[in-house]
Amino acid sequence: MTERFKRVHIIVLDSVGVGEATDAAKYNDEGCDTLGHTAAAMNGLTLPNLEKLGLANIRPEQPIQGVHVQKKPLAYYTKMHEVSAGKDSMDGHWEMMGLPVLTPLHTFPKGFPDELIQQIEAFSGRKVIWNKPASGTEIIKKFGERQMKTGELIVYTSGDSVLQIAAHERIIPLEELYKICEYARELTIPEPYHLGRVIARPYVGDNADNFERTANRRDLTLVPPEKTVLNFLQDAGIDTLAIGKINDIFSGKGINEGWHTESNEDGMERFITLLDRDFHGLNFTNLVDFDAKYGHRREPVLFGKALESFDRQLGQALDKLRADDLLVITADHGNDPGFRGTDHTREFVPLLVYSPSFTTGKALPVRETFADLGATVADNFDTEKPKVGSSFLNDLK
Ligand SMILES: O=P(O)(O)O[C@H]1O[C@H](CO)[C@@H](O)[C@H]1O
Ligand SMILES: [Mn+2]
Ligand SMILES: [Mn+2]
Repeated sequence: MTERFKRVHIIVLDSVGVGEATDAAKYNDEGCDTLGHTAAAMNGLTLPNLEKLGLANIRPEQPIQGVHVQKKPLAYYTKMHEVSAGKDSMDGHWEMMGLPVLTPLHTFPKGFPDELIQQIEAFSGRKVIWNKPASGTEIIKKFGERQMKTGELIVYTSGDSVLQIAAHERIIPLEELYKICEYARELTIPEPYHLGRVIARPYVGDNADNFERTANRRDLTLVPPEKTVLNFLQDAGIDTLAIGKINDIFSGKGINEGWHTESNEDGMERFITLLDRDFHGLNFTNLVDFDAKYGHRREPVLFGKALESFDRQLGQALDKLRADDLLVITADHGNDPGFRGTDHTREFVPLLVYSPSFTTGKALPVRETFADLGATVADNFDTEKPKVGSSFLNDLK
């Protein structure tokens, strides 16, 4: 094998954007800044490990309260712009693996057409309620007690291309919910729907005051229409490991082994465990709590605490890295907890690239597409290259 790094570990801090993208206005997202607003809400973030890698160096002109620019950052650093039409997780992750989503997926701000709802009702034998955009935690507060009595399905959407079904686990058993979601997934692949995702949103609890969503969430994503870098690696016999919702986002395509996780902490524990494994290839990890638990909920202080907790576990991971490891820390979009609404925000994402073999880090040019990351991974393992993206492997000295 001719690869430079034997193991590449990508950690996606889901929704941790680093400031508005150049096309933010098109998304009505001018002024968003996930990291900056989170740091301000915390009166400063304590992120010693991200700091020493060079997190603040990515945007010295926009200080991140509490995180300092390093004279000698350990990592290569920059930010990446998205070329995909949407700002959802699917667009972001597919683009990272060389497959930008250039045709916009459809969103349904007024709810889904009656025809689709009727098909779901006929299949499930359950009535559908709501069928409009909503925050997932608010909608179960509003309709959960009613659902416990009637067994109706709570269908909702958001600014993303998603159809979500919230269901109390005791009233609509998980297996049944998954079947209904799979049916809805089949119906919404073709036009006029062409939906990015159908998501099962189970929850538990006795009443509106203590309803809680569970880790049994399932994301049924469109199957990538073309091969991604994950396929190129797999085709070349190189390991592809996935932690968190990566497996769902790629519908399992190109992934040899995947682990669902319960939380960021759980995801990082799995990540750290895998550092002891002698694999050869890519470990692609997504930490979704930033997004699902704090970004959409517009909870900047909890968002900040989650970053600090990640940073502590990152410290343990850094201690285990070997000279021929490459660690990449990035994100898939923004979700500014200090911004209006409850949707994702169109932002640049961070790119920190570190190996213990580096003597020092440095600035990399700003990336025009997330696909540069996939191109770099393909370059490292000398596999087929994605059509989009330029490798920065040779910039890493
Ligand atoms: O409000 P909740 O249910 O967390 O849903 C959010 O999570 C979905 C997937 O990221 C987004 O489309 C948004 O609707
Ligand atoms: Mn995401
Ligand atoms: Mn989200």
